[in-house]
Amino acid sequence: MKQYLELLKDVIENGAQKGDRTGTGTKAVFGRQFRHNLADGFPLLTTKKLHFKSIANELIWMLNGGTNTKWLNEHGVTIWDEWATEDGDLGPIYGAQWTAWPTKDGGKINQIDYMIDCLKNNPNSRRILFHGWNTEYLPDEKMSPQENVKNGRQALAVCHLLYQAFVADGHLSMQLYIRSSDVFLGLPYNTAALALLTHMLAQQCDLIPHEIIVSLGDTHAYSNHMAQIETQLQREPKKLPQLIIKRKPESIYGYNFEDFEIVNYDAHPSIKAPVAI
Ligand SMILES: Nc1nc(=O)c2c([nH]1)NC[C@@H]1CN(c3ccc(C(=O)N[C@@H](CCC(=O)O)C(=O)O)cc3)CN21
Ligand SMILES: O=c1ccn([C@H]2C[C@H](O)[C@@H](COP(=O)(O)O)O2)c(=O)[nH]1
Repeated sequence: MKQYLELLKDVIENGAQKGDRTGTGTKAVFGRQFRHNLADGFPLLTTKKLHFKSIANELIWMLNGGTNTKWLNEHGVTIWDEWATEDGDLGPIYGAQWTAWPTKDGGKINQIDYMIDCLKNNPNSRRILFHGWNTEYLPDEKMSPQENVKNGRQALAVCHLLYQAFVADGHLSMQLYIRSSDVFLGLPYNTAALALLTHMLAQQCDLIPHEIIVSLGDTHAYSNHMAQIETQLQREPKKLPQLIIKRKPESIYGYNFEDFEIVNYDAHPSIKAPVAI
């Protein structure tokens, strides 16, 4: 993942100093893109060890409509705890918009079903996408995540918001638009989750996973991540691991963490960093 290290360098060298909602302060650039061919390995960072269990379980949770941290906690994932109410509620975030987009007559639309149907039956379509930006449920930036949830809003406005698929010659590529990207903590998770989703969709729809493309809006490094980023930039990237999916579940909703195996993951040690809330 040389592209990732180049992006970190770009943000540090070219980023403008910006204040932000969390009060932490960032260096930020706007509008960047990188791509990765999945035939070259699974894009799990090697310049710091990532907790793949958190990444896979978060994706499984979202695909199944999860919006409460209880399920995540039961599966060893704590990355959403700071934003949840005491009941674990995060409001209508990703899982709700992906699988139960509310309609004007009180119904729900499952965008993931639509995606699978299109990939199987109309792969030439230029409309194979799903997205989470539902303005009706956006949080008020001046209120805490928990207050927003109590008002029926999202704890945090969705960041990875638009997923589009492209099929050619039996190969599946996916592009993700991230409006706001925490390059040190969030981006490695979002990139690996996009790759995992591409493998799962490909398996379900009998396609070959091909390229992932990540397009970024506000691409920022938090001021309290600078030393960690320096450490990472001094490390030499290693060979990427591979993903093995051990079973083909009956649907995209049927995956468990145990269905995945990351082999030959040789990474530098993890690097701790505070998350901006
Ligand atoms: N400021 C900020 N950055 C984010 O990346 C982010 C948010 N907020 N809010 C919502 C989610 C939660 N995400 C998170 C939150 C924490 C870690 C984190 O601390 N990761 C540690 C390991 C923790 C673990 O997996 O158990 C790491 O070293 O990567 C990563 C992504 C991504 N999102
Ligand atoms: O999947 C995610 C979720 C969140 N982030 C980061 C991006 C920002 O640093 C914050 C969100 O703050 P906003 O003020 O709403 O932009 O969380 C991420 O990188 N990836």
